[in-house]
Amino acid sequence: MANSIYLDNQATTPLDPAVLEVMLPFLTSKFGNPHSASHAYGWETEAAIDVARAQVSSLIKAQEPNEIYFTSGATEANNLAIKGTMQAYGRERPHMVTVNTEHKCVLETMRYCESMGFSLTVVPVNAKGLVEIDSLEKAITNKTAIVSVMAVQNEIGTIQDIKTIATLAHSKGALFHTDAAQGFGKIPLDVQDMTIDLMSISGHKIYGPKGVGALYVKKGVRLVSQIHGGTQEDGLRAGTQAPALCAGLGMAASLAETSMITEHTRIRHLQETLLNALINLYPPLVVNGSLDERWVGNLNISFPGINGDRLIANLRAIALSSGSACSSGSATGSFVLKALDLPKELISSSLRLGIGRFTTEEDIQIAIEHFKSALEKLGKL
Ligand SMILES: Cc1ncc(COP(=O)(O)O)c(C=O)c1O
Repeated sequence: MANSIYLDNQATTPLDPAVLEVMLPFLTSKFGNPHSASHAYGWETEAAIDVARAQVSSLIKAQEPNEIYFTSGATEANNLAIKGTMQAYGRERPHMVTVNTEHKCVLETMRYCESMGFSLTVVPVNAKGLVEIDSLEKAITNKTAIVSVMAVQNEIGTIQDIKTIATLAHSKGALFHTDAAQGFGKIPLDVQDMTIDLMSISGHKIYGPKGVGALYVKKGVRLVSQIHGGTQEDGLRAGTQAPALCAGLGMAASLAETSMITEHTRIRHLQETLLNALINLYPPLVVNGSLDERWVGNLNISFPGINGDRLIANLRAIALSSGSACSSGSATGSFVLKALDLPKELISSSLRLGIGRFTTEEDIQIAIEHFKSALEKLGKL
């Protein structure tokens, strides 16, 4: 939208022009079904999907590209990982473990499995938004089939200690799954080094298209398919593959791989500039969640003493997310911030600012000016 500064990169990201470029031929002339094995129309789209699988595989350092299964997004990948695991292993191991700040598509999928007769332990996070290893250790038993802990939290940006948690899950014989929708392409996620068994990713959080994602499934892990039909994706996910979307996700992964380190430094600088300026304007400001263990593109902040709705009403020129309602979809406030045990006042005055690849220094300066005039209007400067 014209004249609006986009700081909602956790909700979704704009498509990178280089991603659009690789997608376009598959929306026009290269329209073949990748499963049409008898002619060139099929071969060229099949080849594009192979390239995309290799690009995603390279970013997460999978052992083989065929450990990547394309889905419609991270929601579907999470469903496949959790339901697929419980249907494959749940008879011997009927228990699941997750954390109370997971995305709804993990929590609700686990609750669905619970309604089907499996048992669930939801471990709380501490005040910084991090899960305590001791609490997890107590929760995981020799009946646990899957431990699911997200890599980067979508509202507060906190990064969990995935390698330690995966090792803990394995020590009790459980599989480890991570919802990496917000971490994939932003922080290094090496599935072999971190011993991840299952990892969900999404295209539209990394400047790729919406409607595509993938599940990494470590070789040897058995999953029961959730979409039945043809033999696409090695029989694990039926349905004609979407060459344009897969090619877009592959290119997005490739761009993220080459720019990850420089982008981290650049975005960290923008985050610090914005945070320092906002603290100068309003010293009581509080950062929600650990500032150290955090994806640098995320700032979840509260303005104690200010009515959150009034602040947002005065910040319409910035596309941001309100931690008090929109991001949680609940009128009673974010369940994630509640999980951190924050006082009501901090929850109701919280905002999430998401800095991304296309955020410029100028955008940050303009955003600071908007905050300044909003605080002035509210008589807080
Ligand atoms: C942590 C997390 N998991 C899962 C999802 C769902 O991803 P998708 O939109 O690809 O289904 C999101 C998107 O908001 C997310 O932030």
